[in-house]
Amino acid sequence: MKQKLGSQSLLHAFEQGRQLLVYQCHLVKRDMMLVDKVSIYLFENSQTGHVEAQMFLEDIAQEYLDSITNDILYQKDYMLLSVISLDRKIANLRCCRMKGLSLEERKNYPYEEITELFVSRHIHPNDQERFLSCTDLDFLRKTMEKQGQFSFTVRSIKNMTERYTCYWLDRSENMLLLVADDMTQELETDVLTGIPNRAGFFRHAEKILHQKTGDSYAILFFNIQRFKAINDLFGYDTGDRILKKIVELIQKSFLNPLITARMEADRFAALVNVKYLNLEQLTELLHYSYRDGNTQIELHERCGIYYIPEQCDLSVSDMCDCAKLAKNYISNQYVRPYAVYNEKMKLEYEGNSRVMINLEQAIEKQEFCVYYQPVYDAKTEEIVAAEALVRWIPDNQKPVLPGRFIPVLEDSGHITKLDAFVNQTVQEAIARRYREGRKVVPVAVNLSRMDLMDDHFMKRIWDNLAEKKIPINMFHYELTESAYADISDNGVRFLTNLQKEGAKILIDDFGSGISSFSTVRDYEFDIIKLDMGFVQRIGTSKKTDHILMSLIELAHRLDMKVIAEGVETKEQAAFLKEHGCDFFQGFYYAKPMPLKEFETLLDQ
Ligand SMILES: Nc1nc2c(ncn2[C@@H]2O[C@H](COP(=O)(O)OP(=O)(O)OP(=O)(O)O)[C@@H](O)[C@H]2O)c(=O)[nH]1
Repeated sequence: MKQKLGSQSLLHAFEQGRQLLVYQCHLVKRDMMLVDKVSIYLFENSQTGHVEAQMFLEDIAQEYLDSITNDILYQKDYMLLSVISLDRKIANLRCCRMKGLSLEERKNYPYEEITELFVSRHIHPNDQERFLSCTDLDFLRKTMEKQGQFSFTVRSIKNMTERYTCYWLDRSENMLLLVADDMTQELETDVLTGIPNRAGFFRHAEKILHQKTGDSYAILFFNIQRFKAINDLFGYDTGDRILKKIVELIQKSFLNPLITARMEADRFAALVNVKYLNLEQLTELLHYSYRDGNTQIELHERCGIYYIPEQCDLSVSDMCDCAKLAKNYISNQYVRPYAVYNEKMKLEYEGNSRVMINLEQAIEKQEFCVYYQPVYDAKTEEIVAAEALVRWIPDNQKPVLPGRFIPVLEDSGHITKLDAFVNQTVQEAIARRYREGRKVVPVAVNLSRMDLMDDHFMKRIWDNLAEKKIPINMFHYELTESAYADISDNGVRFLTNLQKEGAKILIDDFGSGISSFSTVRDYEFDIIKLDMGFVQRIGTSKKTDHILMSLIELAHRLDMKVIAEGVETKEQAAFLKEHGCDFFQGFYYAKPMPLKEFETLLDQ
């Protein structure tokens, strides 16, 4: 500074034609930092012919601090800085870098006017009401008095998430500082892996697909198998490291993903250019031996693929759902750990969803009905029992096979409602015939594992029994061995009490599972139903025939009767009869039929 004010340099400047020199000078006086603006006017004294200088000092400390503060705030990428006077209801804009809002900085605006302007030009229609209520001055005053600081987030018309935060600037003057920053990046990033999360994926992918480059793209949806078990066995930290490793593997792979995102927990999505999608290499990518110290963990992933058609109206979110749906169709993850989405999957899924959503309605509208398949005595060939089988015939549509909707209802836990309906329908039918003095036979109702976890359901069955509207021996209940897999004490007690009262318990599909023998060892049954797989192989090999004979003998030794299911031919019936099977059920004798037909048969 001294140098600049020296006579030599001033003369030099004058000779260069400059008449006004302006400098900024920092001074410290009595611990006060002063910033002065130094203005020097240079002119020639007409009387003496000397070059003279006049110096003016102006204190610009406030202005200087303002600009520095602004610089710092700008660096933090604030989009808006405004000083608000709650009492005067004005907003003074210090900075506003929001698209579509050309507002003057350092200008006072009537508060309500400016919030209205924001709402109409900048805030997403869905969030406008929230913006107005959060910026209402009375609300702000109350909230700030209570909390001292207040933040809220809203979306802009460009779908960016913005956070608005109020601080006290001067509490005694009721002045607030309002700042807004763009939270989009933060909210669209997965904290653990640093890659986009679901929201980030959707936005970035929409943007890429919108560009219409002429290339073909696909969305891949990945899921690590048994990740819960990995967490349980090796701990969450290891789990976290595995998640990061999987991201790295996908990102650095032959797939060259345009975006990789963590959708939730152990599920990832990637948008890839189809030219890089090699299914053989994909199979390799989906298996990885992860080393953590001395431990080696075999990681298996499944992957659903959705090839995006050229003309596609689906949102990226829907496309991800398609890829995810395809993933659920992988039948053997070790041989082919990926599946490509097709329309059939969608139709099936919609069918399944329809059952779940419309279950109650469907029961009410009598779309579900109970069919009866008679069971015949092997010796007398008379109908001695039946099995209740549910059928679903949606409004004006083809019947849906039980295999399509029962597993869905089992998975979702809704099967209990359907079982309750079947049970009640059967009881009513038997009770009616019983009252009318007509022949009645026991009709077995299927129970699923979910039923044995539902105290309310079990109580209903128990109450039915106690009402004694039909003889106790008419109550037959069928269970598969899987129902016993994680049966509760309550469930076991319920079945034992049913048996004590005189109801019969049947084990279904006997011999088809891996724990049939331990199930009959550990629990009591009255009747076993031989799996139709055995019956249909009768005569095809000695081995099967011997197994069948042994199963019948075993059942008798354990005081159980045997029903052979799936009897379709005369030869099968003859073989079973010869080897002591007690009862037959199958197409050879009768198919499942509506109640009316079944009653006609019974009445004959
Ligand atoms: N380590 C770790 N685990 C997480 C995180 N987020 C979710 N999880 C766990 O991820 C697991 C996901 O469970 P599931 O969806 O049942 O997955 P899974 O065990 O792989 O089941 P399948 O896919 O059917 O084989 C749960 O145990 C979550 O607690 C995370 O950030 N870190």
